[in-house]
Amino acid sequence: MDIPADVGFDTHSDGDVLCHALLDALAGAIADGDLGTHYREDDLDAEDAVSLGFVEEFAQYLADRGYIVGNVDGFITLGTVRLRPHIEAVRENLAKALRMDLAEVSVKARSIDGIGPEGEGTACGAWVSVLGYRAAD
Ligand SMILES: Nc1ccn([C@@H]2O[C@H](COP(=O)(O)O)[C@@H](O)[C@H]2O)c(=O)n1
Ligand SMILES: C[C@@]1(CO)OP(=O)(O)OP(=O)(O)OC[C@H]1O
Repeated sequence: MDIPADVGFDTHSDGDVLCHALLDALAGAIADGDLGTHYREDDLDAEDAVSLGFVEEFAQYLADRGYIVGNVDGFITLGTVRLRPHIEAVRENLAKALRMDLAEVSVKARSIDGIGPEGEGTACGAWVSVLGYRAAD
C-alpha cells in the first residue's frame, strides 16, 4: 500500500520498517538471526523488494520448523503522517501474509510530539512483539 508523505528516506528494499521489525522479532523469537541474515543487503534480488513478501515467506519458514505465531503487536513512531486511517489495512495485510486472524494482529502508532528525526519524518521507528509457540511434536 502507498501512503503519501512529503519527506522520507532511502533504503535498499521498499523500506517497510514495520515489516522489517516484524521479521527481526520473528527471527529473534526462534534465535535464528535477524532480517539482514535472511535478506542480505548485498542480494540484488532484495533490491526494491516488497517486504510484505518477505513476511509471507518467513511465515512459511516458521511453519516448516513447527512454530505457530500466536499474536503480533506492532508500534510505529512517525510524526508527519497520520497512520490511523491506514491501520486497519496494514493489519489486514500483515494478517494475510502471516496467515493469522485479524484479531491476533495489532498495529499502533504514536507521533512522539514531532520530536527528533521520527517526529520530523526523516526517520520512522518500528517495534514488534510476537508471541509464538512450538507445535507439539
Ligand atoms: N503517525 C501517527 C501517530 C499517531 N496516530 C494516532 O494518533 C493518536 C495520538 O497519538 P500521539 O502520539 O499524537 O499522541 C494515537 O493513538 C494514534 O492512533 C496516528 O494516526 N498516526
Ligand atoms: C531488507 C534489506 C535487504 O533488502 O534492505 P533494507 O531495506 O536496507 O533494510 P535494512 O534493515 O537496512 O537491512 C536489511 C536488508 O538486508
